[in-house]
This record gives sequence, C-alpha cells and structure tokens, in this order.
Amino acid sequence: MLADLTRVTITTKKSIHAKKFAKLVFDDGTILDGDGFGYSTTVFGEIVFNTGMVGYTEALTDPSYSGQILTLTYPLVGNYGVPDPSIVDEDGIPKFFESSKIQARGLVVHELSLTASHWNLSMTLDEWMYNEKIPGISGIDTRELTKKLRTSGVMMAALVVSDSEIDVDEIKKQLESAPHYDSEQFMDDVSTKEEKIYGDDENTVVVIDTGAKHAILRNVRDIGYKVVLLPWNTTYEKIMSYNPKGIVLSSGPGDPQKCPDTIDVVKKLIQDNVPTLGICLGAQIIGIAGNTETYKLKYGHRGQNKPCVNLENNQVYVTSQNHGYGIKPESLDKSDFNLWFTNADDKTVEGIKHKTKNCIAVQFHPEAAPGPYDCKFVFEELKQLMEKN
Ligand SMILES: NC(=O)CC[C@H](N)C(=O)O
Repeated sequence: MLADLTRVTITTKKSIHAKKFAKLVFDDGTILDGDGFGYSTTVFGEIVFNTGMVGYTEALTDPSYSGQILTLTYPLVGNYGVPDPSIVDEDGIPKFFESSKIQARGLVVHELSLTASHWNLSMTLDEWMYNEKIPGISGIDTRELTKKLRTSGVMMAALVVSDSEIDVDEIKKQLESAPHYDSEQFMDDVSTKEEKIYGDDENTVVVIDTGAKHAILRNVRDIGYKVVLLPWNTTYEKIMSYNPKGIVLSSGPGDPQKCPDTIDVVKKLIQDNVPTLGICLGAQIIGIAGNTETYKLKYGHRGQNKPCVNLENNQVYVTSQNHGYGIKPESLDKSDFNLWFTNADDKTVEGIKHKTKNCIAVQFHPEAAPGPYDCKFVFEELKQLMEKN
C-alpha cells in the first residue's frame, strides 16, 4: 500500500510552551543566554555536539546520549516535526524512535523552526520535549559553542529553562556538586530488565542490551534471525541457554569500564569462539575483553558523515557515529585484534577483528538511524561468521 504522503503542517508564532528565561552554564564559568522551549526545568550533564543535518528524533532517543546535553550544529532544527511514536514494524519495533523515551538530558539549537511540515508529522519538537519533560534552549550560536568544545574538550554544563529569573550563582553551586558524566552508571536505566523476543525464526541472535537502539534489533531481524534481547549483566550460562548462533553487543552510554560484568561475559564468548559483533560501546567492551585499552576522546565523534577506511579493501565508507570514548590505537599491538577500520579524519580506531576467533567490532553505527546505510554489510559479516560456525 502506498503511504499517505499528504503533507501536515503546524505553524506556531513562538514555542507554545515558551519560557522567558533560559541559560546554559558551563563548568568553566561561561554563561550563554537563549530562549527556552520544551519543559521548564534544570538539568546537568556533559555538553556535546552533533554535526548531523537531520535525525533529531533518532538522536534524542538514542540511549547513548543519556547523561548528555546535546547541541545540534545544523542551524535550523524542528522543521519536519516528530512522527507518531506508536508506529511499529511487523516485529513490534518502533519505526522512527530508537528507544521508548528521550534519552538526552537537554537540547541546544540555534533556531527552533516555528513551522513543522512533513507527511509523517504528529507533533512539533517543542511539544514532544514538553511532554517528555526535557528542556531546550534556542538562540545559541551553536557553531561558536562547537568551536569552544573542540578547543577545550567536552565539559559538564547546566541547562536551565525557567518561568522566573534564574539565580546563576545557585546554578553554579549545583553544577559543582552534580555527578560527573564520567562517573555515572547508566546501565540500570537504559538496559532492559527482562528478556524480550522479536520474531520467530529458527535461529537466534542474542543482543546484549547495554543501551541498544531499535535499529540494531531491526538489522539483526533483516539478516534472518530471531532476536533475544537480554539485560546488560546476563550471565554467560543464561545467554548460552538460548542456543544462540551469534551475539551482538549493543551501543550504549558512558565509560565501557562501567560494564565489568559484560566484559567478563565477552571474555568467555571469545574463548568459546561464539560469533560476536560489537557496536560502539559493544566494540569498546570487546576491545577491553581482548586486551586493548580505552580512553576518552577530547570532544568525541558525533555526526552522520564520518569517513572510515576499511583496511581490507582500502575503501572509504561514510558512517554515522556517536561516541566519546575509543580504543587506544597503540594498545592494539599487544592485543588479540587486528585493526579493521580507521577514521580518515583523525586516524582513531573504528573497527577491529579478532586475530583467531569469530569476533568483530565497529566503533561506528552500521545500523545508521540516523545516518547513511553504507555499512549495513557489517551485519552480513556477522551472518557469515554464524553460517560458517
Ligand atoms: N554510541 C555508543 O555506543 C557510545 C559508546 C560510549 N558510551 C562512548 O561514548 O564512546
């Protein structure tokens, strides 16, 4: 059936829940004023930037943005609105949202579009954020802000949206005592509490949920496997009780060192040669399990046009990325892995393959959402490992 492509347009004179006062307060003392939208509240988190031109629905619901205040460098945001969250695919996986809620703590934009127009629109960005109790600030020079973060590195910040005058000194005090992003433990919030099953194919892939995006589940379904989604700290014995053909370690928020249980499980998966694919946080966890080290990048990679070189064929792929940690290039030499992909911009590690076992991992997002589909073949590589096993 053809989709109904009738265009829906919503125009508002200003943010419907417009708040007079909005400020960004950085832990280096910088204060930026703007216009509030979304929900009136104060949040604290690591402020990061994403250079994608589209994809705010997917980015905001990506669990990897938990604990972070997301800045979008593209200057006009909200012009295609937000789709209906209840639309799901044939497996019951939401089609347009990467998880069940907005995961970023707040949103920073240059201009919030007052007109939203799209065939698939069900509400404005402002309404959605209001409903989800997430604050937003517009009128910020996001390019200048990006230059600042590129120079000094990501840092903690407060985003305040308020109906009354903001007491900056009080916010500064609260920011000082707010938990630092690097020390936060996100798994209990982002991981499923119980097993979830998608599809009824004969063969199973277990996805270990350290903050999985829906697109990861959909891509595993697309290569023809039933998906069993399990909590981040499921034991090796429990995982193997599903008789999986392979395992996917998902993306997710925070420092990979905060997932020691998952690291221990991966050591056993590698030892027993169970076909395994790691994505982003999952790649870092696999790296640690196979004797590499991880580190924090100065300002991370967040965008949809990050060039990566596949060293097997010397071809460059355009990839979607969202990470603040990485695998130390110099730690690969003494590890169990060979370098598979490297970042063409800064030569950081973007993919690794185990030297002897069926274990592969990519730092970028082959599932895209948002972003290009160039690297879908990574799921096919997992399939090949599972079929030859
Ligand atoms: N998208 C992800 O999986 C991110 C991984 C990790 N939290 C990082 O920031 O590097």
